[in-house]
Amino acid sequence: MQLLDGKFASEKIKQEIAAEAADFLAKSGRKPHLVAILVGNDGGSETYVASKMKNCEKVGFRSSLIRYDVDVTEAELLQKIEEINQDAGVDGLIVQLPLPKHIDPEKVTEKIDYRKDVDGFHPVNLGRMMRNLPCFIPATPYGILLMLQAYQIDTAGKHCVVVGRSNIVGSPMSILMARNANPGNCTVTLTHSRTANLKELALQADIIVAAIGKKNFVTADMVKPGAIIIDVGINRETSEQTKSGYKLFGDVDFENVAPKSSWITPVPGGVGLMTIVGLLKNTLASAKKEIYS
Ligand SMILES: NC(=O)C1=CN([C@@H]2O[C@H](COP(=O)(O)OP(=O)(O)OC[C@H]3O[C@@H](n4cnc5c(N)ncnc54)[C@H](OP(=O)(O)O)[C@@H]3O)[C@@H](O)[C@H]2O)C=CC1
Ligand SMILES: Nc1nc(=O)c2c([nH]1)NC[C@@H]1CN(c3ccc(C(=O)N[C@@H](CCC(=O)O)C(=O)O)cc3)C=[N+]21
Repeated sequence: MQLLDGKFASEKIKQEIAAEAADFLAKSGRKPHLVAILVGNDGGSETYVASKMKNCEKVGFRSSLIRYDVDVTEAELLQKIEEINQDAGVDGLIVQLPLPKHIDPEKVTEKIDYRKDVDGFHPVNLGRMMRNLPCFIPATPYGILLMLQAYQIDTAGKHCVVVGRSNIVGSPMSILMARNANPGNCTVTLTHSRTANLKELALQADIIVAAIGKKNFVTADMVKPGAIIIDVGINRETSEQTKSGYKLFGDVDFENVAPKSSWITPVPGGVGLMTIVGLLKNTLASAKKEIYS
């Protein structure tokens, strides 16, 4: 078993991003600028957004956080998005999910100018991704690709089983792994809660991407010896042993699966850190107008 170390891979890529951001500043007189909108004060969202902002500063980006109370109206939020769309000083805009029930996430996602959609959730970006055209790739799947690249893992011809079909992780991941690209060129099976024979399919996988949101969902009896395990899950449990008051668990029974695997991502310290790198890379590409001019 070898660890796919998100700390190592993300720090290395962030150094490259910082150098490019400095170059961008020297040439344009400004820093790449990411704006995040956070509605309410969900514990997890607070942590992730804070980490995104902190990492922006680290690599020499400007970051702005716009906060709303949980009872903000949909109209007010859409109006703010429109304002940011028009602001030439903003390169990337993300609205942290999940949103309160009275706000339609589809409306919000489609309102964001696709040229600033560094989360890669807008239909234009998803459509372009399907067609293997330049686009913003959703940050978590992008981070996973960057992790595979950092460790020079050859995915061509492998059978990749993705567990979970969410719009932000499982579905885009399945498309990316099947694309004619590197990493990619996999034969992909996308599974979900209605999949009849999940264990049998998982046992055939050379690569498993677990994005379910259930602690210990992927157990050792579901894993072929030598498989590559990508654990996306972030399951938070309160804990008295940690300073933060909580402990994170992935979707994989790490202790028992790790010895059977060839490569495995830890939680924390794996995909989560790479997600932030994916977001930073998209923001830099937006500032440099590498995808849309
Ligand atoms: N590390 C990171 O950067 C990120 C981590 N996450 C974490 O990843 C996990 C997944 O998040 P997200 O993708 O948003 O997931 P969602 O909660 O939106 O979706 C979960 C998926 O898992 C499937 N599922 C649920 N139960 C089962 C089951 N018993 N068997 C098979 N499939 C099942 C669901 O199937 P169905 O569609 O049929 O309901 C659904 O497709 C969460 O823990 C989340 O916190 C998320 C984003 C980023
Ligand atoms: N519009 C939007 N874009 C997102 O990208 C988005 C979102 N909404 N909603 C929620 C998910 C979740 N997500 C994570 C980001 C970083 C870590 C991360 O940094 N994790 C660290 C530890 C974090 C901690 O200690 O709590 C790690 O795994 O090592 C995790 C999860 C982005 N998401």
